[in-house]
Amino acid sequence: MTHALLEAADLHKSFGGDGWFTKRQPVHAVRGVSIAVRPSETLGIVGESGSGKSTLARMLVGLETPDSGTIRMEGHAVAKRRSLDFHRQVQFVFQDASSALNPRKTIRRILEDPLNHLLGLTRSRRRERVEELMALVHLRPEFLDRYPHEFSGGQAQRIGIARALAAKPRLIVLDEPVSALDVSIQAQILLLLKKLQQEFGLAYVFISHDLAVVETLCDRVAVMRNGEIVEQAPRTTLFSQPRHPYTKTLLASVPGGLADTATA
Ligand SMILES: Nc1ncnc2c1ncn2[C@@H]1O[C@H](COP(=O)(O)OP(=O)(O)OP(=O)(O)O)[C@@H](O)[C@H]1O
Repeated sequence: MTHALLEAADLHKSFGGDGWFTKRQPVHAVRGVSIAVRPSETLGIVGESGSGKSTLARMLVGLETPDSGTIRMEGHAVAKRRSLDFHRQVQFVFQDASSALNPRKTIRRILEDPLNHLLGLTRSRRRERVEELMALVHLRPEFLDRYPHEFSGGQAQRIGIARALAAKPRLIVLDEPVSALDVSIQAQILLLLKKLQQEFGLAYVFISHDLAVVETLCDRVAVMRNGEIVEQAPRTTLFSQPRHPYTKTLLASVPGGLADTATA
């Protein structure tokens, strides 16, 4: 039997509700979510702000601990405290690349860090790898000795992607990776992600509130609302024959219809 690369079953996560003086109600950010990502595919998670997408993404990579539910990697249960091997295989790309990069480190050090921690390569091989990574995301090697604040949003996101690629992962979870960028830059980053996926057989979990972006990149799409997945289907099915009323509302609310941004 072939297992999914990463599989989550019945994940729950609440926040708050533990105020000492105030009787705060807990926020049920994620309620009984199950998803599976296969090797080399892109699973889109779409939904409005506050629907629980980021919380789900953060649980998948181990930045947040589920209250209950299980996560499996190739059929093996993943421990609460993720192993180094898990972190090598599953990487995360943040929405706000500029603030996700350590401002006190040069790009070279930012890209070398995952190599130091995970692979134990020789110094010369690390140098080579860092230059390879810059080439993969189409940035000039001269940029390696600069600091994050010297880059535009799009360039910073390329560096975030390079950092995620450093340790040769199999899956990258991307949390709204293009939402902070201008549309033309978005298209370039989406094309880059597609190219990298083809080259390395990467799987992606792609979180977005933007249906046009999801349609461009994803093979399957899960629609989240109020912490739950209300519908999950192959992209073409979801966009041509949405079943859930909420999916229909989301599709109807896209201004000007769905443009294929990556081919624009
Ligand atoms: N660390 C936290 N502490 C308290 N509440 C949180 C925390 N993280 C998320 N929440 C709450 O959980 C719910 C889901 O948030 P989440 O960020 O996962 O949604 P989202 O769909 O990613 O939204 P957005 O696109 O705005 O980030 C929201 O009500 C949010 O306020």
